Amino acid sequence: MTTSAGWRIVVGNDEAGVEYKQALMALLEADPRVASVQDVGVGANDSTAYPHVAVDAARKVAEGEADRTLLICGTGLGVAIAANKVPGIRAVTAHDSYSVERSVLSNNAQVLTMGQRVIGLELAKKLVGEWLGHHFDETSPSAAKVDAICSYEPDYTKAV
Ligand SMILES: O=C(CO)[C@H](O)COP(=O)(O)O
Repeated sequence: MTTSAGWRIVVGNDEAGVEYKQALMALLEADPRVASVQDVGVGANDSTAYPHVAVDAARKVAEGEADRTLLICGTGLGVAIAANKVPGIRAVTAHDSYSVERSVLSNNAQVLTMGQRVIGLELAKKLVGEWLGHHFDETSPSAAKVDAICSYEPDYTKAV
């Protein structure tokens, strides 16, 4: 959940996502709805495998250091799979407006992933802008379903 100060966002990528991560990070840094942007890498010519970056970034959300994470790899798929290994994290790959919206409103996903080899940069920018405007409603009918997802976590305790 963002505070009035804005979203604290972590960005990360593998070598297939360097250009988009840089462009989207610049967009986030210029957005008044964003309080901070933390880059966990990787830079150009760094071949660190995507699971390490994705888990590193997702842990920052799970540990309360950030609100959301944006991850870029070739397809967006591997970073989502890896981020979902972090307890408490709901990571989705979304390349269209409706899925981005529902990833927040239905799934309360904290992690959005995209594929640099899949989506055009301008569309990715537009979707990231939309993503910042979506907030999960804890009183919505979707909340119980998200809680049902969480109930499969090993250390689950019901929130209310
Ligand atoms: O897209 C990726 C993982 O989903 C990654 O950027 C490339 O992975 P690879 O095809 O295994 O090299």
